[in-house]
Amino acid sequence: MSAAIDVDSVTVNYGDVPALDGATLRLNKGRICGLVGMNGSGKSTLFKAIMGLVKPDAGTVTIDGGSPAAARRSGAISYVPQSEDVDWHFPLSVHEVVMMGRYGHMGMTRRPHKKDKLAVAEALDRVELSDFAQRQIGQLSGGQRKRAFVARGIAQGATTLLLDEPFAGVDKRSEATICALLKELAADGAAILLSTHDLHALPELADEAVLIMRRVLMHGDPAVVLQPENLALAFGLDVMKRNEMAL
Ligand SMILES: Nc1ncnc2c1ncn2[C@@H]1O[C@H](COP(=O)(O)OP(=O)(O)OP(=O)(O)O)[C@@H](O)[C@H]1O
Repeated sequence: MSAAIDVDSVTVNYGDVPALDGATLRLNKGRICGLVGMNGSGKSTLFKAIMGLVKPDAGTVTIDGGSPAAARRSGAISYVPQSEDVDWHFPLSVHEVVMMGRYGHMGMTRRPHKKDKLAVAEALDRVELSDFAQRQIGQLSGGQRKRAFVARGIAQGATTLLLDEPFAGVDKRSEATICALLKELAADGAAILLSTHDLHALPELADEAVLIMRRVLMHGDPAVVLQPENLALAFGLDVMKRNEMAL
């Protein structure tokens, strides 16, 4: 069976800045995997390579055995970007953002049919944003914005979900809502890859954890991967000591 995500020896350079250097990662359906690494370690670049938004200088990415572009076209993959990467002033309502997940199902006219409206309503309900459907997307709180993008992926019917720091600037209640939802989606067979700096939340949420520093240093059980001596590999000694005290 093809892995949901198969990243094989991927190298990405931005000019002369190396962002990924031979990164390799496989993730199967039904699994939640947490991506952990310091600022600039290549996490966002890995997401963009998996989405096919940056082209690797070397190596390959396959989604369900096909290309990222094919997965985007079929709606099989969805991406919740870092908040900084979104123009929150864009004049779109929450409903319209979630409806964007249905575009692949609508054909050229992009006219929503009953089933598209139903899918959007159901997705908004699942992320508890039904009451905010008509609000401009920028007028949501940080946690609500993340949930709106998760709803877009749900409406789309995505089976691979990428989330870049879904818990950044999010309160505990929104975090709990998002975690519960991700677990439900994984139980339904979705493969979920998320990056986070919240190492405390990860063992409870994720089935697997990955340490990244331009390449994958370690991949496995979060209880093992997040051991202080392993974090030291990815973050350096000082951070390891801080985490040792906090964990
Ligand atoms: N568009 C770009 N042009 C040039 N360099 C870039 C670009 N995007 C990222 N980089 C560089 O590539 C490296 C990896 O960046 P990336 O954003 O993937 O890291 P990250 O792990 O997501 O970081 P953070 O935790 O801060 O979000 C960094 O050195 C970064 O400065």
